[in-house]
Amino acid sequence: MPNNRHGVVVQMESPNLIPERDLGTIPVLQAEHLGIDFGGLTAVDDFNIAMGRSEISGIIGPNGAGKTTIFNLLTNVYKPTRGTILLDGIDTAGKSMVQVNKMGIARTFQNIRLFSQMTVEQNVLVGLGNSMSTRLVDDIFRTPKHWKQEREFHDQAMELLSFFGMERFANTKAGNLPYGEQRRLEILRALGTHPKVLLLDEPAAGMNPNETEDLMENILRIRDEFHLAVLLIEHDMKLVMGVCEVVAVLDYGKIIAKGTPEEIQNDPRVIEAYLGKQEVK
Ligand SMILES: Nc1ncnc2c1ncn2[C@@H]1O[C@H](COP(=O)(O)OP(=O)(O)OP(=O)(O)O)[C@@H](O)[C@H]1O
Repeated sequence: MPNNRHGVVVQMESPNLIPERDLGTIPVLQAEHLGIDFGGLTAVDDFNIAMGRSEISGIIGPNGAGKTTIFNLLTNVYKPTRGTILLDGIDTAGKSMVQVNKMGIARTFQNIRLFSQMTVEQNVLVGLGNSMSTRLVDDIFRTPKHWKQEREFHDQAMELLSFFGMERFANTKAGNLPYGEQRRLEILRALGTHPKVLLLDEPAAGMNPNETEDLMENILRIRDEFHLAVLLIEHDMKLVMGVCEVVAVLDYGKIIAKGTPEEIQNDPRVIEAYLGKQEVK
């Protein structure tokens, strides 16, 4: 049985690995035989995943391998040509992006997507708004319930910001934040929707080694404090190998290997297709 620093993982009958602590519960995210064609191009084919609810997994692979397309499929930006996606056991087929978000899947983007003219707090409130139900009548007539809810939203936004020590930026325009803080804000906005699964698309892109080191700690902290699963796409191998329990390697839309970081680093197919002589220690 393979071991890594986060504990023991076990090999299931299926090609998926689920942390031992999550066995006995249904996977929080499961995709089976997922695929999509764009005209004649098969961008993703036969993608399978079964994530435990406190698992951190990674997808790596060369540019154009289909990694972001998988995120677009998992969040219903794209309708799959083939296959199924179950979120906590429920099929997401036919749901809108907002419905899938409410069901428990949230993401960040490769290129940061914030409302740059809005304040930091307002950006977080957008995420919170997705997860809460307010009554239109209360909002229109500014009833006492409306003001109570506003206060609750504000408190929750500030609490979320405190996770990254960002309260002091609450009234700053998001577009004026330093780059690293913008990346953090995007994560907070996603967390505000109370996801069960957080998808991070190249979270370390543009970060220096110190920021990446912080990010690694934060990903573990997010998993532990928000009790969720994290699936990330990343080219920074130090980060991937440092935080992921399971790594899937994608090439030309297909998984060519899946395993623990140790297994992946030593897999000749992966070395040939992607890792080459990259420094990963
Ligand atoms: N909407 C679309 N229409 C047509 N082709 C698309 C579309 N979206 C993605 N593709 C194609 O699917 C393939 C996979 O792209 P994708 O962006 O998922 O790769 P990636 O692995 O995320 O790459 P990178 O590491 O550079 O971000 C590419 O050939 C891309 O051109």
